This record gives sequence, structure tokens and C-alpha cells, in this order.
Amino acid sequence: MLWQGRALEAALPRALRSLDDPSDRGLARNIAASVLRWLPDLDELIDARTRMPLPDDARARMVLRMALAQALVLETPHHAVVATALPLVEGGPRRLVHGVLSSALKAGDSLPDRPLLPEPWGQRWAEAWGEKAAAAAAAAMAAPPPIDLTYKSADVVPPPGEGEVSLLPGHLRTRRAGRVEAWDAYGEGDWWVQDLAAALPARLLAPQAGERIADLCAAPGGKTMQLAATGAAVIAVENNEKRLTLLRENLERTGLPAELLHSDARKFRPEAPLDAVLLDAPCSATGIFRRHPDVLHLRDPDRLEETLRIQAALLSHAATLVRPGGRMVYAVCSLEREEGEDQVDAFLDRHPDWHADPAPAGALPEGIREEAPGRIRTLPGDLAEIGGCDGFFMGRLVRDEN
Ligand SMILES: C[S@@+](CC[C@H](N)C(=O)[O-])C[C@H]1O[C@@H](n2cnc3c(N)ncnc32)[C@H](O)[C@@H]1O
Repeated sequence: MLWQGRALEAALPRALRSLDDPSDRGLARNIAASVLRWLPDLDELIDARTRMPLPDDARARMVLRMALAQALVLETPHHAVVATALPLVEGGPRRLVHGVLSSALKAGDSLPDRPLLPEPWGQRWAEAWGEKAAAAAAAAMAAPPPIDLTYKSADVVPPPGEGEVSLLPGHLRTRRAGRVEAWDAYGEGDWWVQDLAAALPARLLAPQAGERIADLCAAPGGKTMQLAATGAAVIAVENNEKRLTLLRENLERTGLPAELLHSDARKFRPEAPLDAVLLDAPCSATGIFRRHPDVLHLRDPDRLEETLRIQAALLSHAATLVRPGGRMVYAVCSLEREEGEDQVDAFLDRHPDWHADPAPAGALPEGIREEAPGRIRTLPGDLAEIGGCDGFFMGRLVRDEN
């Protein structure tokens, strides 16, 4: 997937189609994710043991990355690693792979405490957010984070079990493993998986029962469900039909109501002005690298221009949908200031009839603060002692009364 520029989740279904056993599929997924988490470090080990650097897309390098990830990250017994790696290079660079792998394993090659972040992200984040945040990001890249659940009502959150914690009403952080869809109670639809930071934009919007609210970039629907659970009348707008289907399935499972609209949000015009709008804009997604380690390999900070243009257009259009005195929350799961803080600053410059508005009481968990009124930034390292959270920016904006 790396050299094809495809996201892991998009590449996996085809890559796993010959595996029927769920545990084989789980292992294959784990190996791929571990390679992505540790790629620069694995490549350093490989390069130290080859006379000529192997091309980035050479089969031998791919097989060595997977084999070393199995041995050094997943702690698979060495004989099993060698036995599964060599058939992958049968009739090809078998001797080379065997030589590099056996010498690395015999010599006890190991990985550092935390991964090297792929370039340019480590340097870029150190400059933007400080060395401490960049080091926390590297530590967070090493392994998958805990799972946050949002419940549709605070009343149905079970008391936290061992290793679990509830950081806000309606939230539970768990270390349960395995496929979420296989957990008992999944079918009952009381909760959905949503990183704690991803659950904050809807809380910042402070939806009220009976209000008319649009969720402008809605799928797969975590935020639509939060809004609908308060009794607001929600219109969920999404331009990707496949993702809209996911949203529909999520609403069906949780039994929450929303009107779905397949449309570009820039063309959406409700019959009457809305009380509030949530704009969870398309973005680089660099803030969700803990769960999607591929994003840091696929994204290029020099290619943000088109995304920035769409975000600004979505923001300006969203502003025209809201009644005087109404509100909007703009959110991006990005660690890039251009997509977050700078977009909201530019929006406020273009729209003098809007202002940033402080977070409502109780919307944020302990440990997450507003940088300035109405501006919330979550960073790697926030809440690190209890499992961290994704990198997000959120702006809470209010339109002046006439
Ligand atoms: C960050 S994701 C939204 C996540 C969602 N809010 C949630 O909480 O589950 C952004 C979504 O916006 C959709 N999108 C991108 N551009 C859009 C546009 N111009 N109009 C409507 N939806 C758009 C993408 O397909 C994607 O599903």
C-alpha cells in the first residue's frame, strides 16, 4: 500500500481476501500496522545489514520489514518468523533475506524505546508544538491506543472496570481487545467507538433538544449520533455515498434519528436558518496517527493547499446557514496549525459578524484546556498518563445577534 499511496484500511480487504480465519486476518493486520509504526527504525536495521541499500519497494525490503516487525514488535518466535518469511521470496532474493534476517536475529538487533517519526513530521511538530509534544507523538506511535466509547446516554455508562476510566458523562475508556463488533452488547447499540478528542466538538456545540442542527461532513457519524442523542433535529450531510451507508448503518444500530443528505456541503441550503452547525472538515488527518499509522507515510505537508481551500470554502458556506445568535463548531483531526488555528483566524477576519466563544462549562475533560476563548487544541502528550488522545483543533464560533 505504501508505494501505491493507498490507506491501510483501503488496501486491507483485497490483501486479506485469501485469509478465512479471523485470527490470521488479525495477525496480518497487526503485522502491517507494526511495520507502519516502526518503518524508519526497521529500515535502519535493514540498511545496516545490506551492502547496497535495497530499493524502497523491493520485495526483499518488504519481507524483511514484516519479518523484523514480527520478531521485534510482536515477539513472534524467531523460527516461526524465518519459516513464514522465506516462502515469500522463494525463487527470488531468498539468500539475501535469509542472511539479513538470521544475522539480525542472532545479533539481538532491537528497536529503540520509541519509534522515529517518519520525516518530516517529527521535526515539523517539534517546531510547531515543542520537543515535548513531538517526543510524546513518537511514544504514541509505538502501539495502538486504548478505546474510547461514547454512550448515547450518560445513564447507561457502566461503572468503569479494572483499567477503565470515565472522563466525561457518557464516556468510557477501555483496554478491551479484539474486534469491537464481536464484543457483547455491540448489537444493543448503546455506544460507539469515538476517540475522546473526536467527541469534544459535539460537546462544544452544546446541542439542545429541539434545535435544528446540521452536521456538514458527517460520515461515519460519531458526531451525528452525539447530536441526535440530545434530541436535536439533525441533518447529516455527506458527499461520499459509501461513507453515507456506514452512517446509515450506525444510526440503525444505535436507533438514533437523523435526516441524511448525500450532497457536497457547499451546495447544502436548508429551508430556514439553523440553530447550529458542526463542521468536521476533511483534513490531513495527521492527528489520528495512533490508530492510523499510515497517515504519516501518505501525507505531505507541502500538499495541503487544496485541502485548505476546501476547508475555507466549507467554513464560509457554513456561516451562511446559521441564524443570528446561532453557533458553529469547526473541527479538524489534524496537528497542522494551517488547518486549525489559522483557518479560524482567517474565517473571523473574513466574517466580522462572527466571534470565538468560550467552551461551555463541563464540555472539556480535566487536562484539556482552551488555548484562547473558543479555541481548543489537543496534542500528543495530553492525558498521556491515561492513554492520551488524538490531535484535534476545535473552534467554537458564534454569529452576532442582528
Ligand atoms: C473528518 S470526516 C468526518 C467524521 C465524522 N464527522 C464523524 O464524526 O464520524 C470528514 C467527512 O467529510 C466528507 N466530506 C469531504 N468533503 C465534503 C464535502 N465537500 N461535503 C460533504 N462531505 C464532505 C468525507 O467524505 C468524510 O466522510
